[in-house]
Amino acid sequence: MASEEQISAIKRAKVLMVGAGGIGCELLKTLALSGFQDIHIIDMDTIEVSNLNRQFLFRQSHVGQSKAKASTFTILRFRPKISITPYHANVKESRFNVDFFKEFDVVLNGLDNLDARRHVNRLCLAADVPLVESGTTGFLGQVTVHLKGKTECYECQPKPAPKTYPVCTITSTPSKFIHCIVWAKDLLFAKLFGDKNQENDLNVRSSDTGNSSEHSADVFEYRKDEDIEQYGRRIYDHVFGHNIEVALSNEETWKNRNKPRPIYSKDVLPVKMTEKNGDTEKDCATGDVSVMAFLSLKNPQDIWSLAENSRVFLEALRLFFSKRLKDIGNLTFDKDDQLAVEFVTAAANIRASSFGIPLHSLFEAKGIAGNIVHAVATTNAIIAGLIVIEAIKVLKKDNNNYRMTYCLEHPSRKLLLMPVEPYEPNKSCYVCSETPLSLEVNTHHSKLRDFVEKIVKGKLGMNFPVIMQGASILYEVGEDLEEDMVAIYAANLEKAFSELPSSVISGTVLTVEDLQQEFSCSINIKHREEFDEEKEPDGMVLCGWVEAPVDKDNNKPIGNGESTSNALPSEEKDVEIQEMSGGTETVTGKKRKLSEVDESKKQKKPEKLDVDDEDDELVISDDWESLAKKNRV
Ligand SMILES: Nc1ncnc2c1ncn2[C@@H]1O[C@H](COP(=O)(O)OP(=O)(O)OP(=O)(O)O)[C@@H](O)[C@H]1O
Ligand SMILES: [Zn+2]
Repeated sequence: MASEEQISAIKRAKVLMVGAGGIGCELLKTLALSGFQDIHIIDMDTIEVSNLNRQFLFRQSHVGQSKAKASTFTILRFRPKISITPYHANVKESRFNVDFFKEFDVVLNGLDNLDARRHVNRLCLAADVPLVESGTTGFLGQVTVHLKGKTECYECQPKPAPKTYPVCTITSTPSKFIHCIVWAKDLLFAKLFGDKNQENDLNVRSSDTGNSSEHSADVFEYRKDEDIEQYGRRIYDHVFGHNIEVALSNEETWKNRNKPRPIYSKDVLPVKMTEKNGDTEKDCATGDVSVMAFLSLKNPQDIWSLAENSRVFLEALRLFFSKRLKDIGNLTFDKDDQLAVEFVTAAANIRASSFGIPLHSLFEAKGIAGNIVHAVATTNAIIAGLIVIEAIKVLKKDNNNYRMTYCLEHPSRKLLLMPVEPYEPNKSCYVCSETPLSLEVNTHHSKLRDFVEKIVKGKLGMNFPVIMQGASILYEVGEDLEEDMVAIYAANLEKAFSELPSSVISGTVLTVEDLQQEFSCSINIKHREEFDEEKEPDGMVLCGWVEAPVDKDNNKPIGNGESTSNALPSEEKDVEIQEMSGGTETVTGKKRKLSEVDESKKQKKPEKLDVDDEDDELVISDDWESLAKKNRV
């Protein structure tokens, strides 16, 4: 039962929820049932059929509608008197600025990606609004309270980087099915259906053939004198036959490895598919285009033969060109795009077959390609409950009782939940302290553009960066810039560090600010001549972001890096950086103060977890005080 004090804190509160997906739906329901009266929701997505199994505020009839609006509508039907304000929008839009965040007593995250989480973290720090962060992955979950200067911020601990693979493993020497998936998804699919201007290592492979660069650039182009099946077979023979032959010619590579087998389409599918199948158009005229439906491959858990994979490959390519021509050039792999999944599964399997790697079903391939850990609705519900418990403590300013709580897959001592005291801010966090970072870079070769794209946007997660050396601005973005400044900044982007108007060399300190996030950090530049292409593909290395001392074995933080339904770091998920809409009209560059850390509150290690599997009786305790004491750090 809630106390009078809790009830009045709840009734007065204005809360912002970011994300109305797996956790968000549960959270909104729990907030409404707990008596919250003023809730704002930001979510940029629309509802998909695949959301319905766990996002219980949505029904079939909501598919295609805004998540923020549909969830509001459902809740208002049973709590008509409360105020819910939905925003069908990206939280990174400029209207959600520091002043917007300042309106709230607490912000509650139910997000699914690192980029948005970092953004909200910075706005909460700048606005000095408490943030309750959450994540789940299958049976695992985590809720954390972030309070400026009192507890660690979301970025105090480095998040595990998405797993990457050396380029040569992907392009030449795959040994696992995941390598084939990455090749099919990030190279072949991107090359055929994505942005033509993007760099792609398939180019490199093609030009290795010794052909003229003109020829290699043309290989993937659809020629006017061929029909779609001929085109598909040409691509097939090039990537699974010819390129493998070229790779085999480099004997050194195969001294200690099994040699791959070139595969040509005529050996696998001697008969032209259109001759065999007649007119295929009528079979897949409208609706969601799918090869499986057309080829009567019903069970996604079946493993297709090489011939079936080859048919799916050619047919998927044909359908992209005949039914989805307008998408070509703009596509990136999406696990919810059936045709894309079919193409990638087939391509990965044909490559796997060539390299003697076991083939996989579409269901498995989709899981690997889309980095799917199947969501568990009850974990989301538990986590949503914990978010509300922490939010209420925040509203009551119950500073000594905040808990970071883990939901465990293997209950420890019959306890499903493990609450621990939150960590204090990491004094070397570049976000909530003023610790400078350092960047090793070849100042003669690396361009400002690489720095902006790979480091400032890619690693530091900034949206509206300003890069300064002392008082001189080297680069900034914004709608209100004078034309001549835009031209100067565009020219600067193409210059190497040492060629910039105020030359950036070893020892230079750059200041990088994001005006929307009101976040700024200093970067010490250190010149380095050489970089290892495989290990340091950016050609620059950002350092100085020291991990705070956490007992890794006993208390492994869940990454929160990916999805509300996928909080653990997992292989090969690309962090999606959402496009911004709107301008920068709100912004002013203001520095935050150094966080004040309560030195008296020293951190200790959490108790070691014993996994007690013998007795599966579970206790979900609501005695938070005693639980917290048991696990107190
Ligand atoms: N930048 C952002 N701005 C607003 N909402 C966001 C942003 N990034 C993610 N979200 C929202 O966070 C929610 C996360 O929910 P969840 O992890 O359950 O993902 P989902 O897309 O619903 O499901 P799944 O990814 O498993 O198919 C989504 O509804 C998504 O739209
Ligand atoms: Zn921090």
